[in-house]
Amino acid sequence: MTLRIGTRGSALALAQSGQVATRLGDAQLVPISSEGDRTQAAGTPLAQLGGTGVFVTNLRQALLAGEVDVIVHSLKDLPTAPAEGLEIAAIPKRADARDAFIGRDGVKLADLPAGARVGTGSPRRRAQLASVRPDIEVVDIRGNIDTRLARVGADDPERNLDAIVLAVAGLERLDRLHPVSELLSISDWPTAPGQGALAVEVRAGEGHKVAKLDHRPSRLAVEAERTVLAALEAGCAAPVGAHAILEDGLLFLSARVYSLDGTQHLTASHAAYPEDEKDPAAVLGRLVAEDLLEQGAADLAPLGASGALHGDGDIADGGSAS
Ligand SMILES: NCc1[nH]cc(CCC(=O)O)c1CC(=O)O
Repeated sequence: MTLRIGTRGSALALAQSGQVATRLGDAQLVPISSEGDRTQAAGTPLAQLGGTGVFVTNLRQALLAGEVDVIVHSLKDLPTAPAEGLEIAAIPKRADARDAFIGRDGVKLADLPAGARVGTGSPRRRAQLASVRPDIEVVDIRGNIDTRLARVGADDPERNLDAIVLAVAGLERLDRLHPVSELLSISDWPTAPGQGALAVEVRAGEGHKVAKLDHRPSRLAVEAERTVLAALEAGCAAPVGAHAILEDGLLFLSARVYSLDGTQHLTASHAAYPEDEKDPAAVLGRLVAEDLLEQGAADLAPLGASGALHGDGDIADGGSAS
């Protein structure tokens, strides 16, 4: 039977759900409007859907209502709490988890002049920029990826920025890697938990429909990263970077918490053999989070305070149907 994949109309959403449709084979994309309130249509109270942004909520309601069979998210934009009646049944092989630096005329972060203006809407990226270049100005920006790229070297002096920071994965999916001047290394610049990964969500009990897309090493890694956020009781917009990798059978996880002004940070790293534990990713994630809390992470950063925001605090998709 043809699987119906609900998708938003933005370029990034279409690229992501299109990729999943191709891999599933017999699947068809169904556009879901991001306007208005679908609560009545689906008969599901908003609160039950876990306080997600309106975009995720609309997609989840269409899924619960049986209008579609599958929805696809950027994992890093999803809150760690699961949605009632639904399950994340597959995490496909993750794309590049790094951030990219896009500088005017190819300029790199270290070579920006003092006072240069760099755009991001993410508290994590803001803190990271400030920590390595306290002499630059960080400008809060919103909008989809193309809107942001257009601001680098823009003619209008109000809009003009010297650089922006975006996820490599989103640029790759939209075929926009050409303006990138620098890939920021994960060890110096850990990115949002789950960055680069997609989450394929279905109604509870229907996981078999998409199970073939699941990539266990990616799933273990992002589960470990997301457990750090959950155990810190931090929202997706908290100034927290985390990265895990399964290599030679060993699951390695490192996470860093920044002060908002970027002047301080704490790092914790641990590793475990997944075979040794029942729920290895969660065990490792909690170990790293406890280490960070013991070092004083809760005093360093407003962990819970940013919990109302989603998507790395930085909705690059802009919510537009562009
Ligand atoms: N914050 C918004 C967002 N959500 C997902 C992506 C694309 C990359 C990904 O899937 O992690 C982006 C763009 C960005 O952060 O540059």
